[in-house]
Order: sequence, then structure tokens, then C-alpha cells
Amino acid sequence: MDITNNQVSPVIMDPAPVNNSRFGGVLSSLLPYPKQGTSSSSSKYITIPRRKPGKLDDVRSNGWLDAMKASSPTCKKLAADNSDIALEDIDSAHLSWMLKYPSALRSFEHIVNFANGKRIAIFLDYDGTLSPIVDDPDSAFMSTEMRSAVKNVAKYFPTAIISGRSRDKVYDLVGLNELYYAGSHGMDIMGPIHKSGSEDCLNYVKSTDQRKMVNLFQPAREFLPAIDKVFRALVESTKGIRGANVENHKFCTSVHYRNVEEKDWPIVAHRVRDVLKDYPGLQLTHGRKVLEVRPLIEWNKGEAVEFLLESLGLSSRNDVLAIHIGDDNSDEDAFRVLRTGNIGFGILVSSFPKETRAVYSLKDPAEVMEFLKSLVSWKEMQRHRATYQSPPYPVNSS
Ligand SMILES: O=P(O)(O)OC[C@H]1O[C@H](O[C@H]2O[C@H](CO)[C@@H](O)[C@H](O)[C@H]2O)[C@H](O)[C@@H](O)[C@@H]1O
Repeated sequence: MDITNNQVSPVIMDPAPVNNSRFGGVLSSLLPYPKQGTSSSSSKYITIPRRKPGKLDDVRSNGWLDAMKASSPTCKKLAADNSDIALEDIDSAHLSWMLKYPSALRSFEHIVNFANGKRIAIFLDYDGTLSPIVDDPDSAFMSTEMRSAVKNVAKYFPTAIISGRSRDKVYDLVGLNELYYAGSHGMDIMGPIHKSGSEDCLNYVKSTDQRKMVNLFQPAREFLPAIDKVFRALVESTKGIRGANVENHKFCTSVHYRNVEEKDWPIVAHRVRDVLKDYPGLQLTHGRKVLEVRPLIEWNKGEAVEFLLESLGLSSRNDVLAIHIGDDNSDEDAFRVLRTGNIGFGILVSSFPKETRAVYSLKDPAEVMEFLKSLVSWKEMQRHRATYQSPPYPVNSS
């Protein structure tokens, strides 16, 4: 069967991200796309545009249900769901996908050759990237080995976790003080003290979190009461659905249906939609077997990456290489910002072909750990060389 001519493709499609460039770029040889124009100013963080409420997709038109079904498939499940796709087509689709999004491990040499001499900043998603996807969100622990890999990476490169979970929850799970944390899809950022002085604006809060004085950037503070209310309404409306679970992430809330029987997914979709009708200021996005309810503002993981780079003093430099590693639809926003701003690249964590704005891929958290360890070894090797290759006495050039 020629899958290119068939309407049913084993490659999962997500809505195409929009173009949005704010940074100067340095990449050209590494990335298969051209350099774009730039502009950057910290004042943009003072007023974050609120989006106009749109129409909620009609559950009956199957928009939601299709997205729910496609939200976390495996190759085996894809084959089972689409009996007209043969297994060999899935294999060849996977192969051509791997050519388009090569393994970051296999391309490691190429990546570090390019990264040489640049300031690297690392952005990491949590679920599905640092911890394996499990049925119970409260049991999504990262391994001790992964924690130590992340800790070592942070010794050499500024490192941030950008998660859909609340900042407190993801900090409790990761437990490393040397990192920056952005929770609620970037709507709650604990970053370095911003030098521009614009911390006086409404979005900044000083707090003693992570056992030190920190600067919090919370561009969706005004939505706190609405999120709290919608969380309670969602708990109430889904409580009769076996397996449904609602999590409060402070600036957003998640309705999990991973443990709900597939025949009941339409009920989940209808109940969530009914609740959301009363909240025109909130929007719904799809994660991995999870419906995410968030404020309708122009802020996401991509904006969070830009914000952190600026806070770190890395936004107007042309020797910066930012790498974001993530597995989820929400990570596409970060991949897009790096791609369009030409300031780095995304690595998608996925074991099946998926449309993405990333440049490289890794199969699973185990490969993510290997990649992080390789980065550390490369950096240590570079330092070692710098120490032992520089002559112990001044060289007389005459
Ligand atoms: O941005 P992330 O750090 O990837 O957070 C996204 C969501 O992750 C969690 O849910 C996902 O992982 C769970 C544990 O493995 C899994 O049970 C669930 O099906 C996945 O969607 C978290 O619980 C969500 O609230 C986050 O939005």
C-alpha cells in the first residue's frame, strides 16, 4: 500500500504552530531552515495579550474525540486502530520519519561540533521526558540516575524544567535547587532575578521558594480564582466517571482520561465542554490522554523559554544555543520559538512518528538520560583539553 497516497497516515498530525520570531539567531549550518528577523525587549513582559474567547469545538463534530484518541498512541495501537495500515507501512513511515527527525544520540557528534564555543541553555519537559508515562500522575517519579544526570548538566549549562504541572509539584518531583522551574505550562516561572527593573510590574512576585529568595513571573495571576473554580466544577462533573482524575496546577487544570474506558471518553469530553461554556476566558488544549484547561492568554512554553533566556542574559547574544527536550503537544510551542527565532533546536521524545517542530528525536526518557550524560562528558572532555593543552608558561611569539 502506498501510504503517501492514502488518507490514513501512521504519522500523527498536530495543528501547525504559528510563526513567531523575537530573537537574533546564530544557527545556519545545523538547522534545515533559514535565519529570521529579530526583536527583543523586556517590556513585552509587562502586558501579556489576552486572547478573545473563541468558539469551543463541538464535541459532536468529533474534533475533541479525534484529538483524544490520537493523544498518546503507540505503533501497536496505531496498527490496531487503523486496520488498513499494514505493519510494513508503519515501519517504512517510521524510517522516513527518522530521516526527517534524526536521533539526537546518533547525531551527537554533529550537534557538539556545532555547539562548540556557544553558550548552551537546556530546557526540559518533565512527564514523558524525565519520567516515564505511568497511569497514576502522582507516581510519575524520575529515577535517581536521571536526577543525577540533570544535576550534572546543570553544573555546566543553565538548566530549566518547563512543565504542565504546577511549579511546586514539579519541584517536589525533581528536587534540585540548582535548576530554574516553570510550572503550569510556563505561567509560573521561578527564574533568575531580572536585571531590567521591570519586576515592579504586576506579573512579578518576590517569594521565598526553594529555600531562597526568588523572583516569580506569573503572567496569568488574574485567572487564579477562575482556575480554582473551574477545577472544583470539573471534579464535581467528572466524579461519576470511573478512572477520570482532575489535577489542580494552580494556573491550569488537567482532566486525565488515561484510566477511563474508551467507550466513556465522549462522556468526559461532553462534561468538560459543558463546564467550560461558563468560562469564556479559559481554553482547552490536548495533552497525552489529558485535557488541559488554561487561561486564554498569549503565553505558553515557547514564551517561557524566551523569557528565561532573556532573564539569563542570553537573549541578545549571537553565541547562544538553546535546546528544549519534550514529548508533548505543549512542547511544540518551545520547539517553534527555537526554530523560528533560530536560537536553538527542539528534540522530540517519541517512539512513534509524529508531526513536530523539533529538529531531532529521542525514543524515550532512557535516551534523554543518555543524551544528557553525553553532553556532560563532552563538556568535561573540553575542559580537560583546555587545561592540559594550554602551555604552563607564556609563549613568546617572537
Ligand atoms: O509538561 P509536562 O511536564 O509533560 O506535563 C504534562 C502533563 O503531565 C502529566 O500527565 C502526563 O503524565 C502522567 C504521568 O505519567 C500520565 O498519567 C498522563 O496520562 C500524562 O498526560 C500531568 O499529570 C499533567 O497534569 C500534565 O499536564
